[in-house]
Amino acid sequence: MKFIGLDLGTSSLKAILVNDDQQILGEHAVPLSVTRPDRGWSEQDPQSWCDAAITALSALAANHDCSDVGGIGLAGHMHGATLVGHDDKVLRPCMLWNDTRSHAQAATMDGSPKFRDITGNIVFPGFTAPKVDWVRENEPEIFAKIAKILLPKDYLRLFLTGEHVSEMSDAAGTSWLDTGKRDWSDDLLAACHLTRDQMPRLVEGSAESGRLRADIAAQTGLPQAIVAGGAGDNAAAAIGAGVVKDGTAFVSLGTSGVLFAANNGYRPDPATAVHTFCHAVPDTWHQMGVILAATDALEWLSRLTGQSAAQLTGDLGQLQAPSKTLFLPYLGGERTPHNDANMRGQFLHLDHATDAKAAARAVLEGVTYAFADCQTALAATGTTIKAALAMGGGTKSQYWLDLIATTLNIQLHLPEAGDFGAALGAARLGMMAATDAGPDIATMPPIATTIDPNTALHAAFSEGHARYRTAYTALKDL
Ligand SMILES: Nc1ncnc2c1ncn2[C@@H]1O[C@H](COP(=O)(O)OP(=O)(O)O)[C@@H](O)[C@H]1O
Ligand SMILES: O=C(CO)[C@@H](O)[C@H](O)COP(=O)(O)O
Repeated sequence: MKFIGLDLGTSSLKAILVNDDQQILGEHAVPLSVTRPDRGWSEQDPQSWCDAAITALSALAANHDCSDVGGIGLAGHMHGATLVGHDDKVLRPCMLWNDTRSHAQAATMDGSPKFRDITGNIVFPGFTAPKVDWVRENEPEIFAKIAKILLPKDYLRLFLTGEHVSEMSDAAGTSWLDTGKRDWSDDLLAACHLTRDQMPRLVEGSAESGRLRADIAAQTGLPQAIVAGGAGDNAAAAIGAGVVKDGTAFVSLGTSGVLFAANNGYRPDPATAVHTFCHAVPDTWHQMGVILAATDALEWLSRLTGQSAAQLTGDLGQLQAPSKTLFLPYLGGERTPHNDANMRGQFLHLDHATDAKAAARAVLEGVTYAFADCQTALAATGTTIKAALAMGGGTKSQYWLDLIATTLNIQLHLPEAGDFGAALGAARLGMMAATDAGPDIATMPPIATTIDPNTALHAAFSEGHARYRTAYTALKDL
């Protein structure tokens, strides 16, 4: 039997085909774009996810024997509010995870202790509940028509299977889940003028959620395979990386930056701004520090300079001592550790010699200091990270990997298979749903390289991190 993993990333949708030995037989990626109609807004057209999924699935079926595909797993960027009416039609563009327009609504909800008590998390502006509350206040005619609220990959599931289903890991990022009990909280839904009927049915990520619709199967050339619950992209990446057991960790260099640790128990500590969510397999949870702009900060510089991320980060050579130029990557505010939707990005200490290359180095350093902040926040909850797998598009930069290993003083392991994290995790969940395989198939992938911290430079980067923190404190009120 074969399996497909579909990962709806912010910058692209990726699909992979694996066999039952978990070897990757094929892959196809389709780029996606984000629109920013106003300051702090970030939206995508859900139709573009469906079109991309059809393109990617059809390409896999055209180039490989997919007649024995038995399971499909879905992963996707988290927290997005996809609102559909009674006819399952989308009511407005999806407001994404890095859309911070609902900071006032988030602050009001977070002021009521029950949200942190029940969900184990701060109500961040990018989470689903405050965004829907923004719609209630600003677009009441749309709010009145909401029949179901779906997370991005769950809207894709509706398109592929006809089912309204979500799963625990993504549902934990809505601010409506009782994260310890793994069920919707009627109390929190009522506080948001919503009911359980407007929520999708919940399954575990490794359980069946439906089957590929006959018309989609015919259109793409696939069988009517079982579709697993799947996971939010970070929990899926963890399944792909074998980060399930307590103490294992990964760092993700995608549009967002994530420092993720698996836990065998539910250990909420919202005051640290660490996220505590359900993992994608039963009876497991995880914690993560999330920074809103990781490669997104590089993409911003890329648009400004006309040089691609690869050009900006290429030929930086050996790791050098921290630059004097300091970059604060808060282009759209920040989650961990500040929960600050109003802060914006900063460049400090520019001089005549600051060229695009120097700016790129400062961007990589600034995002790395943001990861160091996440490490400190996780440590405050009692979670110490000594080593982590590294994933996401940013891992193509050796300089960045050296910088992160050195600043955080941890070993980074780079998987052999390349950048398949969340898609591989989704495929593994597809395998668990369609066969009798259990969570133990989520092993660590073979490691291509291990990056050790440069101990001679660690102290200098710790000082750089302290300077970065001082800059935030000094500038936030300006
Ligand atoms: N050589 C490189 N150095 C640093 N970043 C890179 C390089 N190549 C690609 N990237 C970044 O990787 C990003 C894509 O990463 P990915 O993990 O797929 O993101 P997402 O899951 O958020 O869509 C691109 O937006 C780009 O900025
Ligand atoms: O908001 C979060 C996690 O809480 C983000 O990690 C999103 O899930 C987007 O992921 P990428 O597109 O950067 O992978």
